[in-house]
Amino acid sequence: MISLRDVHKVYTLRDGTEVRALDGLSLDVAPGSIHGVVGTSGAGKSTLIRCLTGLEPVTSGQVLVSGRDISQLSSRELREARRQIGMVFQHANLLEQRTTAQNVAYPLYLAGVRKGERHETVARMLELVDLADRGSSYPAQLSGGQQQRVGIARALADQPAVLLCDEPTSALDPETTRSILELIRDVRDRLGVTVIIITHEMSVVRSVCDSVSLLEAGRIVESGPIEDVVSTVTSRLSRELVPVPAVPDDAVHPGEAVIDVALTAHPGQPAAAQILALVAAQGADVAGGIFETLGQAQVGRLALTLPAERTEAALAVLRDAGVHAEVRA
Ligand SMILES: Nc1ncnc2c1ncn2[C@@H]1O[C@H](COP(=O)(O)OP(=O)(O)OP(=O)(O)O)[C@@H](O)[C@H]1O
Repeated sequence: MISLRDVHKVYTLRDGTEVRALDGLSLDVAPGSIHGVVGTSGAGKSTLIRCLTGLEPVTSGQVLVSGRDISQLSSRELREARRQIGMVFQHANLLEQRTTAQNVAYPLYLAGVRKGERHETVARMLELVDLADRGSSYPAQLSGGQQQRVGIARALADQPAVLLCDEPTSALDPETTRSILELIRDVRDRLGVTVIIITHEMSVVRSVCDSVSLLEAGRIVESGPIEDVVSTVTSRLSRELVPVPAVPDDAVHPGEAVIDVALTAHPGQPAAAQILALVAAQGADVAGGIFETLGQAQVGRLALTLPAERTEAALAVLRDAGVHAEVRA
């Protein structure tokens, strides 16, 4: 559905300095999936979005959306191809003087869709985002979360194949964030749209994404389905998605060591219970830990404390059981 192949984007500043915003970026996003892109400030996230929408020409490489290389299109073809891509931003940026319904209708109006069809689509879209009764409200009469719902309805009105969400929940409180992420998942399930979410919040990735990529200095440095990423315990994404539990200094007694245990299992396997039994048999204590289900995987992170002289034996037992275990430095 979306493929970027060896994409480079170089900005040349006035003094001739070159900035490599995208530096050989390759990425595949499966149709109908929700893919998160995370990266620190300056990693190239905004540039990636602009290149995906064709707003910014790439310096080299291919940007394939629904099989068409949008870097090769004429401006008329590009306008047409952009109808395949709906955009959701941090702020909904609704037209304040227009009603909710008129805001959702606007892209359809621009695309020359007939009035009758526009009305039908707007009603369907408002229903989809659970705002069927707010079509005649103005943006100022809506909460931030409702405005974002209108933004999503507007982005989907022209039936795009792809929904690009740029920090869609960064301006929202945790509860509204949850409801917007649920809506994005619901929309994907019902319409089959492919979603890319650019975010700096790992909680967004954890709660809604099927797969994730880490963008750094214009390149994808780690990428994969959530369950694969969290199974690779030493990866950065894994450490950020499922951080090791904090252990206060006073929880570690003199002569004790801390062992970090990471496990991944599939639902139905009694992995967590087995590991806890092994831990108990080693005479170790659990100083902190989490177990949760991410994607198709159950993941666990435990911080154990035990007498330092028993660490080698405990590590051997745990590793024999197929879990990742290492002494905390
Ligand atoms: N129009 C531009 N002209 C010159 N350099 C640019 C331009 N846009 C972005 N850059 C540079 O490209 C690099 C990537 O910027 P980009 O805005 O894509 O990062 P980002 O990951 O979106 O960051 P943030 O999270 O802070 O928005 C940065 O070094 C930035 O300074």
